[in-house]
Amino acid sequence: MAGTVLIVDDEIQLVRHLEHLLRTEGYEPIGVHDGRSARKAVASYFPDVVLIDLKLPDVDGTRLLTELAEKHPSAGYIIITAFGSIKSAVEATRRGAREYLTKPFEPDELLLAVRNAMHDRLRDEEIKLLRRTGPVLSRRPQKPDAAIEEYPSEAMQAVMVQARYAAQTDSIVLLLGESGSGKDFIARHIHNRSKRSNGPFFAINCAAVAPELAESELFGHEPGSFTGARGRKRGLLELAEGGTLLLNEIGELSTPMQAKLLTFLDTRTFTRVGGETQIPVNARLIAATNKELEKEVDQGRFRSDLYYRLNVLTIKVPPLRRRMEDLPLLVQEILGQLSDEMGLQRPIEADDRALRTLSGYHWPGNIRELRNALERGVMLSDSGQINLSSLGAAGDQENWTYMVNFPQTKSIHDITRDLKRALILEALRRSRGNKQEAARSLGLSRHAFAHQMKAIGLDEDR
Ligand SMILES: Nc1ncnc2c1ncn2[C@@H]1O[C@H](COP(=O)(O)OP(=O)(O)OP(=O)(O)O)[C@@H](O)[C@H]1O
Repeated sequence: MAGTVLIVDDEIQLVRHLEHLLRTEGYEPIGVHDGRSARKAVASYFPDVVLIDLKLPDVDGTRLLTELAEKHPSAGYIIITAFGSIKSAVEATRRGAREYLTKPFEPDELLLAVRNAMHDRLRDEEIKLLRRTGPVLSRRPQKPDAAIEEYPSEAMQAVMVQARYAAQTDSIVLLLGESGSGKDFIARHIHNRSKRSNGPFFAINCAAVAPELAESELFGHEPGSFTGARGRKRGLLELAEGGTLLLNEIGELSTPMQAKLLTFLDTRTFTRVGGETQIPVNARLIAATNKELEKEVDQGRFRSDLYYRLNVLTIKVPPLRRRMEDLPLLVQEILGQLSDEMGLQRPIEADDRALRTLSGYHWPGNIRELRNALERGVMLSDSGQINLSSLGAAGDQENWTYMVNFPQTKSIHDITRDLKRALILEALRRSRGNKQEAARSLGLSRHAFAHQMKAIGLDEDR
């Protein structure tokens, strides 16, 4: 469903015409002709977008806008009026309207304004969701070409063939693999290569959401459906319309949620919590888990019928220790990403001894652990190259360990320089290479920042 649009205008013909236009575009329009009905409609329908005529029989349109925007701030407000003037346009935008249309307007003009308002509203909801759920939910951060297609290891070549196939179909995919092995990464790769690549990509970690909130997170809720459910909320499934939803740690889904998910897979429709309307959604599902689902089924913790529905196109992502041939390429790829994030012009590289040492470790935390080690290495590297010392590695290849503390043998001067370097690189990473911003975040002037960069051996133009 594309969203609800409230039209407030006293011209009955125009309202009918707009209702028809919006309905044919898949929106749910509600037309009213005065301020009183507009207040009621907002309280009952929680529209996504509100079109308000400035001249209404019972209230001034700008006043109504202020009132409604206060009560229902998350909607997008668009002013329509035959009495367009710069002054009222400025006033309306000051009071919260995102756009101003002067009658007569073209249907396309209106549809574009509604589409943009709807888009901003969805983005706001996503931001709110991100704030609410923190790391359990992530928006697609990757460039479509971020994943390499060819890895040297046979195990990964097989995965990439399956991923390519999955990208060409719209079927549900089940990703199995240890934590940190790259299931999320593969899911994004499939989405980016699929015909849905322009649609949204959402990921939710089913293990990290409290069971009592999981249903509302996934399916949304209607106002008042449970204590604390104030407005109407779209769930992730609805937000993923036209795109892909990754259900991470699917093995952790509660039994009632498993039943609701199964119904969705069978009917492609769902109801919000507290709602009755069957809402159709065109979202692709990818499920991932580091559990052995078959065992979960045997032990009665996971529904067998859901397991069979999920187990259509199953991709087993190997742990890093079973694909060590890929390590140099992964190191290069990750260092490239980290250098990009910091705005470095020349990517940081790992020297041979560092690579050999990394290859000798068994990586129980898989690529996530490798990435963390490299991130730390980048912060501590002196020379634009990662070496044994910047990795904080100690011991031989068999016995690779992180050294959490700085080595005792370092002088206070070296330790201070390492710390400064780590802080500066971290600030550059956070500011995505913007030196002005990085300087500000460290409480330094741009000039002092440049001086510090030079002092620790970083070229200004890197
Ligand atoms: N092929 C790859 N190239 C570069 N980085 C990768 C690759 N695969 C995974 N990573 C990185 O490794 C980290 C862990 O990957 P990811 O989150 O995909 O693992 P996961 O299997 O989904 O983990 P979990 O089961 O804990 O959710 C991420 O930072 C990801 O960007």
